[in-house]
Parts: sequence; C-alpha cells; structure tokens
Amino acid sequence: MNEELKIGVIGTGMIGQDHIRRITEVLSGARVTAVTDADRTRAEEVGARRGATVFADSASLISSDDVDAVMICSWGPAHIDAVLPALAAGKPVFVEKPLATSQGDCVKIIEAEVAAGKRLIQIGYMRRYDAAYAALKATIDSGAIGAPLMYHSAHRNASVPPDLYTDDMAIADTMVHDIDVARFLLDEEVSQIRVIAGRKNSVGGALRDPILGVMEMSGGAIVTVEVSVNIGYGYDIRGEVSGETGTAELAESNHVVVKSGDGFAGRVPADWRERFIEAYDTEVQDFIDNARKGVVGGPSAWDGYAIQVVSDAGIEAARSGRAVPCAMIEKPTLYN
Ligand SMILES: NC(=O)C1=CN([C@@H]2O[C@H](COP(=O)(O)OP(=O)(O)OC[C@H]3O[C@@H](n4cnc5c(N)ncnc54)[C@H](O)[C@@H]3O)[C@@H](O)[C@H]2O)C=CC1
Ligand SMILES: O=C1[C@@H](O)[C@H](O)[C@@H](O)[C@H](O)[C@H]1O
Repeated sequence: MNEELKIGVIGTGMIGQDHIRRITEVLSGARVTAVTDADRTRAEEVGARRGATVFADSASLISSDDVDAVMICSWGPAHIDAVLPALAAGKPVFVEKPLATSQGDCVKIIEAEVAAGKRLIQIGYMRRYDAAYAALKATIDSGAIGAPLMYHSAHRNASVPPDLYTDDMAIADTMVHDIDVARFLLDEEVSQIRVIAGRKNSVGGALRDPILGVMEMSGGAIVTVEVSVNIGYGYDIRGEVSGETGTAELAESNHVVVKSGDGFAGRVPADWRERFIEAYDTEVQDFIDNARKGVVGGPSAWDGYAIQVVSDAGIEAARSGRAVPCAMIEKPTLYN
C-alpha cells in the first residue's frame, strides 16, 4: 500500500488519545480517520481536535470504507464486541490489553482468526518492544548467562484509584504484563501459579497490596512477580534473570545520572506512559508498517489467551491460597 493507512480508533480515553497523538504527531504511514466512544462528547472533542470523523458506534466505524485498520482502546470487557466484527471485516486489529476478559471469549477470537486463515490481531503488550526487555531477551538467547533458572519481576505503580482498583485487577490489569514478559523471555508457558500477600501497604486501604506471584514454567524455570500499586515515588519496573552461569537485569531507564554533593540520582518515571513511551511508539509503528504490507505481527491472540488463563488461575490462587494449574487448549498451528 502506497497510501497512508486509515485507522479507526474505538475508545478515546487515556490510552486511545495517547495512541492518536503518536499516530498523528510522531509516527509515519498512517492517519486517524475515524473515532468512536461510548461517551459521545469525548469522541466529538477528540474527533474535532484530530480531524477525524465521529461514528455512533464501533460497528459503523469498522464497516466504513474510510477505515483500513482498527485500533481498540475501550475498556477490557468491551474488546470482544469490536474484535469479532473487525475480524469478520478482514481488517487488521490492534487491541489494547487484555484481548478479552474471559478464556471463552479469547477462544472465540482465536477460532475466528483461525477461520480467517491469517493473523489479523496484534495485542498491546508493549514491553516486548521496549529496548531494555529486548536486550534482556537477546542476552538470554545468546547463552551469555547459561540456561535461565529464575526470572524476578517487579511491577510498581505510584498509585491507583482507590474507588476503582480491586484485588483482582492487581493480576488481571497489572500482573498480566509480567506474565507476558515471562513467557516472552523464557519461551515457555506457565504451568501453575500461586499468589501470596503479606503485610499490607497502609496507603491502599482494604486492598491486598503488595502481592507476590510465583509461577512454575513448563520447562521448570521459576518466576516471581511483585505487584505493588501504591509506592508513591513513581513507576518502578524491574526484571532480573538468574542463569546457570550469570545474571542479567534491566538497567535503569533514565538517560542521565546526576552526581552532586547529595550523591547520585536519576529520575523515576511517573507512570507507564513515560517509562514505555518509546516502546508504545515502536509497537504502533510496527502495526502500521505490517498492516500496510497486509500482515500482522507482535503479541498474538494466542498470547492474549495464554495470559488470560494464567490471570484467571492467579485470581483463583490469590483467593484460595493454593497453587492453581494453568490448563490450556491445544495451540493452533497459525500461532507457531
Ligand atoms: N498497554 C498499556 O500499558 C496500557 C493499556 N491500557 C488498556 O487500554 C484500555 C483502555 O484503558 P484507558 O485508556 O486507561 O481507559 P479510559 O477509561 O481512560 O478510556 C476507555 C474509553 O473507552 C470508552 N469505552 C468503554 N466502552 C466502550 C465501548 N463499548 N465502545 C466505545 N468506547 C467505549 C470509555 O468511554 C472511555 O472513554 C484498557 O483495556 C486498558 O487495560 C491502559 C493503560 C496502559
Ligand atoms: O496497562 C497498564 C495499566 O492498565 C495498569 O493499571 C498498570 O499497572 C500497568 O503498568 C500499565 O502498563
């Protein structure tokens, strides 16, 4: 395709507006031609500011001739209602995480994509596009630290809205990124998970915070994930792989370290938009470049399904205090 890719965006909230900004101001090869949101006023405001046509609903946006590809940034439970019609229309879909909010819905999406006979879905698990995570994976794959034995992940948010954020969201909304990264780094599926919580952070009220997920991978490696969502000082993401002959960890992400009479210091990112700004740019540019060539790459519907299985098991494990196995359907060859 020589012309620019025409993208229709469903959901013009926080991340929808951020992706529209990057497509419009930062990236190349695409423009946002259409928007819709359950909050019509919000869609009108964004559409007017960005010169995009406002559609009444996702069905009319998806079927528009002015939309070559669909970007879904609505709330998780609404994703399936846009993903399935976009697949039926044969249009490439970028869907923010999660793919859907139940294993049954993820399977329906997988079946529809397999029936279409080619990959059409990329999920917004952007950490795979982050330069630091990519370097960590390259280090493991090079054999420099020997066989990976353990991966330790820490996912710390400055704060969460106390009236909206629940115990389950620490797994289904936050830990899902670490589950994705563990599978990506180690090239293994998760076979079981347990979740424990100790002393609570007094800032979070009744919230179980922090929690620790412990996952056994199919090849025997162990993964630990700390999720803390009220650390106050910023957005702090860590990852370290311990191998047979060495260790490798994510470096600090700030570009500058200041040394002065007070010691040495660097900025802690405020939130995920700051920490992963380049990763989001790279993932969306990849979606655009691929869609213009008629293909789709990046995290797949299979990844979305596998993460949902582990997320569901994690929620059950947190409630029961027991280790919960992660049983999955057979992987269709489309995703090999
Ligand atoms: N990859 C990442 O790091 C991040 C991903 N996300 C994901 O992005 C999605 C959106 O999150 P936010 O932008 O933070 O939420 P938000 O609440 O700021 O925006 C969501 C928007 O979707 C609209 N919406 C809800 N249902 C809809 C429907 N059926 N049709 C059309 N519009 C609908 C809402 O009115 C709202 O404007 C979520 O799935 C979330 O998990 C969010 C933050 C970071
Ligand atoms: O996806 C995201 C949010 O929805 C979630 O709430 C945060 O914990 C994550 O760090 C962010 O990347």
